[in-house]
Amino acid sequence: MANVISASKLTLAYDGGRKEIIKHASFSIRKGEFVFITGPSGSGKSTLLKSFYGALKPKEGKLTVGGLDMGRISRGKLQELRTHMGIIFQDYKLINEWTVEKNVVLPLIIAGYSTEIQQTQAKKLLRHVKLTEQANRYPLELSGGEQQRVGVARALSKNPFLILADEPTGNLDEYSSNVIWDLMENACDQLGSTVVVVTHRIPTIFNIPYRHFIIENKGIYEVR
Ligand SMILES: Nc1ncnc2c1ncn2[C@@H]1O[C@H](COP(=O)(O)OP(=O)(O)OP(=O)(O)O)[C@@H](O)[C@H]1O
Repeated sequence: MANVISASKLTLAYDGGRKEIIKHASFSIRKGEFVFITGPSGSGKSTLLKSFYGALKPKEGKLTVGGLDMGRISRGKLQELRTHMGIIFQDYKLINEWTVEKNVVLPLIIAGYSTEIQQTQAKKLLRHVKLTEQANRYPLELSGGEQQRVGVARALSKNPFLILADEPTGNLDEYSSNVIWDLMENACDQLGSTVVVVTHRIPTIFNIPYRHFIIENKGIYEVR
């Protein structure tokens, strides 16, 4: 099956290249796979994810995402690529002045979908994340777990080919965590999205096959 992400001798660094975080890593992630990335604090998990959505360019080596060379990608192509990704952050990054429903369909608004499609999709997703009742409320009126469920619904709203999540259930209660894991499993299993999740802890109950990479001493190793 085709690779969605492919890295060859990838080196990632900060501070003008002086501070190397990942060194000469080679790996690939195929279409439709679910991948967990773990590793000690400060090992470079978020850094690796950043390179996948183009917020950090490779210092050396080659990284391709969706067939595009992330070292050479133009700003326009990167923007276009990101519209086909669902990115989930630990701190939600919701628009607090917008209702829950409008936050969920933000990617559809950007893509110019009709109001009718937006409303149908919002209804379906809010049902999936169990927030139907909260559709017209604002993010700051919700709990952290509810806000993250809005963040996940938004990330899935345009059926992305690639979902990238950085500690999506970090400090959340068990109920919200379970809703989120269910939804991501479903996106992978039913819709065929490729899902890459950075986490400190892989959930104990996980219902679909997955691969597990660990980052250690600047290297990336597959442990499962
Ligand atoms: N913008 C930046 N400039 C310079 N150094 C950075 C920058 N962002 C992160 N770092 C450093 O890069 C290293 C890896 O950070 P990263 O956030 O990727 O780790 P992590 O594995 O996600 O950690 P955690 O589990 O604690 O979230 C750390 O030493 C961090 O201080």
